Amino acid sequence: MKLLDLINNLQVIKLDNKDELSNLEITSIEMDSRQVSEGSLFVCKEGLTFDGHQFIDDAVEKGAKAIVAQRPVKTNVPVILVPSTKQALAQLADTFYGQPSQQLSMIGITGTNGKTTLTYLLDAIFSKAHHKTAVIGTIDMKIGEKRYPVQNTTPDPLFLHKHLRLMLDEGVDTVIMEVSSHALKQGRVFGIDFDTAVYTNLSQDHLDYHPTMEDYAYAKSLLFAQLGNTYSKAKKAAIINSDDRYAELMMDATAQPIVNYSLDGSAVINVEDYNISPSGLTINLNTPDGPANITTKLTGKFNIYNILAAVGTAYQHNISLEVISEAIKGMEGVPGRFELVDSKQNFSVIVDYAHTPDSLENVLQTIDDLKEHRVITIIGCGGDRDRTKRPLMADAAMKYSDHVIYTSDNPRSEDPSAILADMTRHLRDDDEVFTVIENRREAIERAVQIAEKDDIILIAGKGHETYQEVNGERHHFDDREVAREMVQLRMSL
Ligand SMILES: CC(=O)N[C@H]1[C@@H](OP(=O)(O)OP(=O)(O)OC[C@H]2O[C@@H](n3ccc(=O)[nH]c3=O)[C@H](O)[C@@H]2O)O[C@H](CO)[C@@H](O)[C@@H]1O[C@H](C)C(=O)N[C@@H](C)C(=O)N[C@H](CCC(=O)O)C(=O)O
Ligand SMILES: Nc1ncnc2c1ncn2[C@@H]1O[C@H](COP(=O)(O)OP(=O)(O)OP(=O)(O)O)[C@@H](O)[C@H]1O
Ligand SMILES: N[C@H](CCC[C@H](N)C(=O)O)C(=O)O
Ligand SMILES: [Mg+2]
Repeated sequence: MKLLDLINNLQVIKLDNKDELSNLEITSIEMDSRQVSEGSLFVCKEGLTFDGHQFIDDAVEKGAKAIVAQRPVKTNVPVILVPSTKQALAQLADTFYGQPSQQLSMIGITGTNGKTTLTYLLDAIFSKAHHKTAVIGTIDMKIGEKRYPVQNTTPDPLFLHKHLRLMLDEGVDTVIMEVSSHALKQGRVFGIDFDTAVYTNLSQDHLDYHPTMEDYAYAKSLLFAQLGNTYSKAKKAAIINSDDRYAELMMDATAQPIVNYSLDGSAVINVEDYNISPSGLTINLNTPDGPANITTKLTGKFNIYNILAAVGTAYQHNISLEVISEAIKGMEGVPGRFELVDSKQNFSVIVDYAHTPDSLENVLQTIDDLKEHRVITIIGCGGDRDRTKRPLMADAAMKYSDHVIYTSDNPRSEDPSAILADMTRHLRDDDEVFTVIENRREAIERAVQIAEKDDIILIAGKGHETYQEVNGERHHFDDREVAREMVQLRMSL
């Protein structure tokens, strides 16, 4: 694309050597000098670890033909000086890839917990309604039936707009994506024309990144503010959990129609009654399209909220209650979310992704309602993440478990024993209710060794993850594999 066409709508402060630019052809936009190739436009992004401006020489050496910067820089290629490269990056990406989000039905989901689960529910429903879907989230990116790895739950603008264009070209009509608070604060979803924004809940997480819960909540509210003020023909809406304490903040942030959902009161989508069992849920709910009876293999009261959010979103997209019910009924579980490891042993092993105080409380409350004997919980906390949640997670585990084994999750650059100390230093262990085993594999082995008939072992925090991240390296580790190996070993003895 001609550079002058690409930057036509960009607000620039200064444009050096404009005449040299007239015939410049841009082959790609990059924000990482290591990805630059001949003909790239390099955008200097100020990050949390590095400042992109320091890599201009590297970028030019690799073939960058022009630079977008937000402060004056010296280099021998044209420099486009803008007030904010964070905003310019998204606008340039949107232009370069032909504004794909405006030709797609875009559904964005935000909240502390439930986003990934909800993407699976919505993917099942929209696929059943004969939409060609794409999903972007924590586990991976799915385009039609193909799956691709992603580095972030919500990727950067270049990755997003590039892949939205690819999805459009592959006939996708509906994109379902998780939108993290990091992404909202960093402007990763700028330029994406969302049709529907969904709010699950807010509880403590990421306070290593957000200075306060208010900052965290404000970041989430940006998704609703970014739905825009115009009542376009595209019929936008905000799907909001009325029972959550931050619901009002999200509702106040948007000009768009609100489809709220609730277990406890009047809402557009509300519940008559429900039943929770080990094998799943049945929910009788009301919608403007009439009543519906929903059954699902998902279990736990928290999943009722995920179902209501899915029903509200599908209703907003004119999908019939019959298709919604059928799709949810037929949906298998979500990888690493309340996933059973069953090798015909006489006790249960559940692997779950709960890694926040609220999600751990939710999943243990569900287990508490289902249990027939003891509960043994294995839990750790991620390194380079919110340290203040560590004792809270330890307490949640103690509150519902007969025995807890504290272990490592992804230590990352932290000392695993220091993380475990953060979790357990305030605990008293008079009745030997907990042990600390730093090695996760040994922790799972111990739990399987001590399990008695009808016990439930919960292995929490990593869910679908197939790695353990230590000092920047990801070593293969899959809770489900290790649990299965240990159970089969015990059964062979
Ligand atoms: C802390 C954080 O959020 N960092 C994110 C951020 O990186 P950054 O801008 O701080 O990058 P940086 O390393 O400081 O580099 C600054 C700039 O210099 C450039 N650079 C850097 C090095 C070089 O040699 N050359 C070069 O040009 C970089 O490309 C970048 O443009 O922007 C990047 C691009 O969008 C993200 O990939 C990166 O996510 C890191 C990997 C990360 O781990 N983030 C986690 C905390 C995160 O975002 N999690 C959320 C939610 C998780 C959940 O709850 O589900 C997520 O959405 O994944
Ligand atoms: N609606 C909910 N409310 C509270 N906890 C939930 C809810 N849905 C799922 N959980 C719990 O939170 C864990 C994570 O669920 P899920 O992966 O769907 O959330 P997420 O928002 O995508 O999380 P992340 O932001 O880490 O990607 C689940 O394993 C379960 O324990
Ligand atoms: N097992 C992971 C879960 C959190 C992953 C994601 N939510 C993030 O914060 O990057 C950890 O605690 O390290
Ligand atoms: Mg997720």
